Amino acid sequence: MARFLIVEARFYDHLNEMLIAGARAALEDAGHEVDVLTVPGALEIPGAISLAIESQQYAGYVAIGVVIRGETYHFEIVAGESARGIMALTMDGMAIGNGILTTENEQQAIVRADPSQLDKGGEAAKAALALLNLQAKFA
Ligand SMILES: Nc1c(NC[C@H](O)[C@H](O)[C@H](O)CO)[nH]c(=O)[nH]c1=O
Ligand SMILES: CC(=O)[C@@H](O)COP(=O)(O)O
Repeated sequence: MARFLIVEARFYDHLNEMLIAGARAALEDAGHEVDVLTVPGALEIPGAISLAIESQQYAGYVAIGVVIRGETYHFEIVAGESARGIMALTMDGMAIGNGILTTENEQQAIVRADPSQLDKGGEAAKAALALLNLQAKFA
């Protein structure tokens, strides 16, 4: 059993609830414990995970959030930079799954957040589990 941290950017409550449910189910079904930390937006997720890594309390992490395109270039920044920050941490050998949805509209997000549909939260959790297993394989 290991302890995982879900770091969620709480921008759309109903979508995050579904994503977290999927991620939590995947992790708990694998016998692990889960904490949840909430940050303002997706751009804060990589920094929050970096701080949590320093605490050495968690074996792995799942980033959860929803970025839906608006009228400006900000979508590209939020979507791209949150992914880039998470990837940088992953390339440092951290077990992190990226469950930040980046969609054109809410309907696309609903389909992907719903555990009974595309379950991207569960998918991200399983990615973190896979990386944790690789850490053990290559230790
Ligand atoms: N528009 C969305 C944001 N924007 C906020 C940023 O993530 C960040 O919190 C702000 O720029 C302050 O640093 N965040 C999301 O998670 N989803 C969005 O759709
Ligand atoms: C993804 C975003 O940043 C978006 O929610 C903001 O909308 P806008 O580009 O219309 O300010």
